[in-house]
Amino acid sequence: MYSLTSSMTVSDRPSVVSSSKEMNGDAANFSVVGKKPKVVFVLGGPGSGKGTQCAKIVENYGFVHLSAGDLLRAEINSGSENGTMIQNMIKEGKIVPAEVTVGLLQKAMSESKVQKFLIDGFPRNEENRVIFERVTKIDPEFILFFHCTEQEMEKRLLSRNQGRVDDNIDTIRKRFKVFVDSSLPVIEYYEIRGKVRKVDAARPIDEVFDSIKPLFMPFVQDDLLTLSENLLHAIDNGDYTTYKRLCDTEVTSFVPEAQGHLVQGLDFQRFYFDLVLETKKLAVACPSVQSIISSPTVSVLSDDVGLVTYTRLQQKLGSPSEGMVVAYNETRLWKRVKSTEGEWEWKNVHLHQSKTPSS
Ligand SMILES: Nc1ncnc2c1ncn2[C@@H]1O[C@H](COP(=O)(O)OP(=O)(O)O)[C@@H](O)[C@H]1O
Ligand SMILES: Nc1ccn([C@@H]2O[C@H](COP(=O)(O)OP(=O)(O)O)[C@@H](O)[C@H]2O)c(=O)n1
Repeated sequence: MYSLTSSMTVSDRPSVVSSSKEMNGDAANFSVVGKKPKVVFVLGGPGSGKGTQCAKIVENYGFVHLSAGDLLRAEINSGSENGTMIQNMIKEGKIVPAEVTVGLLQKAMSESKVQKFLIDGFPRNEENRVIFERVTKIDPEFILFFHCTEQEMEKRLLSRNQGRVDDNIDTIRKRFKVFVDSSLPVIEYYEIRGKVRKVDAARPIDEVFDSIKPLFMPFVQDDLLTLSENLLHAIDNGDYTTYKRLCDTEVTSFVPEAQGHLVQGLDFQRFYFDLVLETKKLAVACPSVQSIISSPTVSVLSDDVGLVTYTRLQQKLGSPSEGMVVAYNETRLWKRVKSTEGEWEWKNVHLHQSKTPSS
């Protein structure tokens, strides 16, 4: 590991500031918090594989899975006053009144730190759609529609073996009819608005998943940009805990102050975080610093690697002259790794930084 030290012109170093953007230190770095909720509705006939694919999307893209059916079944098991009514509706394959389902969805969404939701099995009819829209004012990003033949869906449901009261041939047939009569019109509503992404769900599980991956690339790009912003805020705020969480322990960097040397590991940057702490203890005034990202591009190179390039405009109030801005061109390479808890996390593995010619 390098322990090169140099002048304080480093820009991957912390400075004391009060930043307006609060960061949540508890959330895993995969989970981007504090943003406007993003919703993808997942629709398709019973047994088309919605739940199966949702589990894969959650694992790979950090979404929160809200299955309307699961929430209703949990409501029955909780002994709520609506329990018997819901149980009877499900047994008959009928659609539960929207006030109940939307209420459960809204509660689950408000309790979640992560604001990217896959809402599975919803909206199942026009009433579901209208009430959700009215209550939440959320417009879905798109509708993921799993298309599959009834013959294939029936075969899958009869061998699902989850002990569900509605996975018997009579109720299955009723659910198919409800899907055609009530759910297809909702899909048509969104189709007219260009929101439906139709997937051939009759193929093997992994093939289906491969075909939906490209739909989630914009979310990955958005996450990588937000993580880069979070990293800069951590630096500006002298927040080493967040900085460390977002970086790989073996992160490499080419930064101007290392004078052409490749720096490896966190020790080099740690030095500056410690220095700021010292400065704070000595009650010496630190210049206020704030970085913003300008002209970003995000390239997702594979499932596990992404590249973010941007110009970082660093405002330094009070040092050396009021309102001075320094600009750096930065490239950050992000790699997705599994944590010891088995969760996917993006880590910054390389930084390339140079001062812009005008700085
Ligand atoms: N592409 C697939 N090929 C074969 N079986 C599948 C596929 N997708 C899901 N299954 C199986 O079919 C059953 C129904 O899938 P599930 O995801 O529960 O459907 P849904 O949520 O749409 O009702 C499950 O037992 C699941 O393991
Ligand atoms: N939006 C919803 C979703 C499910 N449900 C009820 O829950 C049942 C099971 O839905 P689900 O989404 O868990 O399962 P599948 O029918 O897709 O296999 C439905 O048949 C409805 O009775 C509902 O009333 N409203």
